[in-house]
Amino acid sequence: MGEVDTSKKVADRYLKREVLGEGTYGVVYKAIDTQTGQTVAIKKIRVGKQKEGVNVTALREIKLLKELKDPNIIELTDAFPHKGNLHLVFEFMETDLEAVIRNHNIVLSPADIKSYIQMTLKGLAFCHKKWVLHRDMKPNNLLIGPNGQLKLADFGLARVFGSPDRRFTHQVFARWYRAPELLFGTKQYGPGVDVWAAACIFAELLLRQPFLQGTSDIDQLGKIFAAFGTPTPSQWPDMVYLPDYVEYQYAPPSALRKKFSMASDDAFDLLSKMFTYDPKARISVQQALEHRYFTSAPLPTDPDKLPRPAPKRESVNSKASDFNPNEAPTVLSPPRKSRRVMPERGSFEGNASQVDKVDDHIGDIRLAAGESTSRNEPAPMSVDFSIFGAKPPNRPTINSADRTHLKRKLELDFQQPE
Ligand SMILES: Nc1ncnc2c1ncn2[C@@H]1O[C@H](COP(=O)(O)OP(=O)(O)OP(=O)(O)O)[C@@H](O)[C@H]1O
Repeated sequence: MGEVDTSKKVADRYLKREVLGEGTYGVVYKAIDTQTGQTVAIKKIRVGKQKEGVNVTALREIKLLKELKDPNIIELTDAFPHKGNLHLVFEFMETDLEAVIRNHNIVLSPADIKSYIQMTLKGLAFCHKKWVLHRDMKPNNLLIGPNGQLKLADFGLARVFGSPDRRFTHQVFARWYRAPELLFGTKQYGPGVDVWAAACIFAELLLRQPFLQGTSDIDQLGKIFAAFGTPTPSQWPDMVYLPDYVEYQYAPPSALRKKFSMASDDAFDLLSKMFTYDPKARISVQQALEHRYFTSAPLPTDPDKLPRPAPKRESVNSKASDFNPNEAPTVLSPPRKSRRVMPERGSFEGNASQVDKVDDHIGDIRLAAGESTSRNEPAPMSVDFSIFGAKPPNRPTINSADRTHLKRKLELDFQQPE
């Protein structure tokens, strides 16, 4: 009884306005917080319809996410269940980095790019210090506020609500930012997955278009290998033990320095270190922030001086509306481990419509151990990240009978005054 009243009271705090868009976890509304007069964004997450019921860990972790407060993280100001859905309330942001990158009326100077990537890394560093991974970094998850401040959105949601369902259209784009260890099915991922994604975003800021546009997970790896060269066992010793590992035909690294000719030597050096294959050897976010790129001229632009587009049009989810069903991913699935994939030279040059090149014959492929690799090969680093949260998320579920209890618990948790 009291439970229902409380729920209504909490929900009545917010006056819903228009739909801003729909993402992986549900619909996002613009709303007014009647207590503060502030505009907020409310993400309505469909927990009621999930077959397995509400995730117990989710509710606990949502509470933890509320504690994540940093200038480069979107603040989760409130969370409450309402009509079988979980509502997450966030500070409202005007635009996002994808809109900045795609707007070709906007010129991004090297100092602007440095500022945007530095804010991205600062937000990541804060969360990694708290042992929270993002796992779904992409430019449209990097929101931009009225004073130019970039803030990471959706932090921890992948862990709380499980891996996004890639059948949804908008997930087609998320693949482009996935680290090779995730594409090979690792269960033991760490903060390196966010570093790889940040590197893809860094590359995209430089190129003004997505760097590695795979049309399927296999094609994504093909694009990565075509760009950086197929990894040798000496570059990434654990690769062959990954669950979905398949042997790819050896491809030498492409002329990446030429592709990134607009980047300074420092920018290119940092980018290369963030794109290290072996997650254990990949530069950490903290180390990236300490890279000389950030202290060498030009210094990062002040956020309030950064070029950015006009606030977003309302009720438009550009990703979903841009989606072309003809470009839906085609996954070719020959038997695991008995397939070999041939990275296509030049296919990483931004052509998303290439189909996979899969060859079922194992034969003349050699990944020569110790074979000398590229001049662009990043210098291996000796830090062992395996101590850093490398355990897979533990997501026990409950049945619907327990849901009422959890709903009540969540209400109590989030009713505490700030
Ligand atoms: N805090 C916010 N302020 C303003 N708009 C927001 C906010 N959070 C999300 N949005 C907008 O709501 C829409 C849906 O966002 P959401 O994060 O759910 O999905 P997405 O980013 O489009 O895709 P995905 O779920 O795959 O990341 C987007 O247009 C996004 O820009």
